[in-house]
Amino acid sequence: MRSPKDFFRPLAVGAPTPVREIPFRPSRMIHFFDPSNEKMAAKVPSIAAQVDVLLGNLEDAVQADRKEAARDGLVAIAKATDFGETQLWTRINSLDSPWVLDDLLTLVTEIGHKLDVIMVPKVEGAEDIHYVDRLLAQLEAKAGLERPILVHAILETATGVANVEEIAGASPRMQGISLGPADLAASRRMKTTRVGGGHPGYLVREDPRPGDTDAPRATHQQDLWHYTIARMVDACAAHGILPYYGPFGDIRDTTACEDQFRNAFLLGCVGAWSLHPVQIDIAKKVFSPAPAEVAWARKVIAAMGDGTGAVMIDGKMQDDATYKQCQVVATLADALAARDPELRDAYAAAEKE
Ligand SMILES: CC(=O)SCCNC(=O)CCNC(=O)[C@H](O)C(C)(C)COP(=O)(O)OP(=O)(O)OC[C@H]1O[C@@H](n2cnc3c(N)ncnc32)[C@H](O)[C@@H]1OP(=O)(O)O
Ligand SMILES: CC(=O)C(=O)O
Ligand SMILES: [Mg+2]
Repeated sequence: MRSPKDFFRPLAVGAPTPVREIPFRPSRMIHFFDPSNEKMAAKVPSIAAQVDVLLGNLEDAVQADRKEAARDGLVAIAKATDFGETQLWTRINSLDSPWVLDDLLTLVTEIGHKLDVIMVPKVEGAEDIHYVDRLLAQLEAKAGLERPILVHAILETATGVANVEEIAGASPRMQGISLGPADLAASRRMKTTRVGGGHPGYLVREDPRPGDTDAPRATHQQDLWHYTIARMVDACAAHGILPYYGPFGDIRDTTACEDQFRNAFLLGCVGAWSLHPVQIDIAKKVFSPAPAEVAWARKVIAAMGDGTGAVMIDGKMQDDATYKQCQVVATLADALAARDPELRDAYAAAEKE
């Protein structure tokens, strides 16, 4: 193992210096598109203006015989498009695939200056990140890049979940982690065929009523993903990187999608994936704190002065800890308002009420 003193040293001669902190950039939705799909590719310029992150997907959901077309398509789109403040990410093929080496070689040398983050699927441990880390440093040096490309891991194998803390801290490049509920379900041999969301069979049932054991008993669906998301959030927070919910596959069930996204938001995630245009506004709504919450947070911060002591506001106790909770909400709101004028106006209006 390298000395901790070397953690922030470039891994190749001429590679850019690693970042010391992961900058917070709004990433409420990571919008997936297949660069080999002409219809989707044609929508990129208009979708780029609506999303925080646009991701050219090269891995699963791209047919094996379209892998090269997807890679070439992404290069062409990146070269031809001005993304403004919208981040450009890619999901490369898995590290055990025949395509990943060419993905990295081509993308970093051709469009590395435009790529913000590379998403690595099926990460199982720190060694996977170390492999990508060194390779990226070599390629960045070759391409003469001035800023390092960050790395995002998908948590989608049982081994990956077991090693999530070491994955989160494996490199200064680690930007964040997303939950991959489909591959993870398969890896764990969970008996669900859904991409995220609940399952009617995963429930708790109320106790029998005394004296009327035949009376119907209410059941409540439980969250299959609570444990993993919470664990991922802790690992990310402990290492100063960002956690994300991944995909919700039932595109037509916009209500359940919103619920799944909101559970993740409340647990600490900063965003989720949008697989279809209909999911973009759901993510925008859910991962932007509600104006009333923001107004409340600002009220508490203003009333708390230096943030110490205990006061009562509207019947609720506030102290040093609630001050920090409110700062989380207010800081996020500031960052989002700086990108989203509509949100900025909604926050300003709520504060005046
Ligand atoms: C488990 C995982 O790994 S999840 C991540 C991998 N999966 C993905 O990336 C899936 C990405 N999304 C998709 O492939 C598609 O949205 C599908 C297959 C789910 C549905 O596609 P369609 O059946 O074409 O949906 P639909 O007919 O509602 O599409 C409406 C329009 O939106 C376009 N569209 C659909 N999804 C997207 C997208 N992600 N980005 C841009 N445009 C899109 C369609 O091309 C279509 O365009 P048109 O009006 O010009 O014909
Ligand atoms: C997100 C992803 O890749 C999965 O759920 O498998
Ligand atoms: Mg997957």
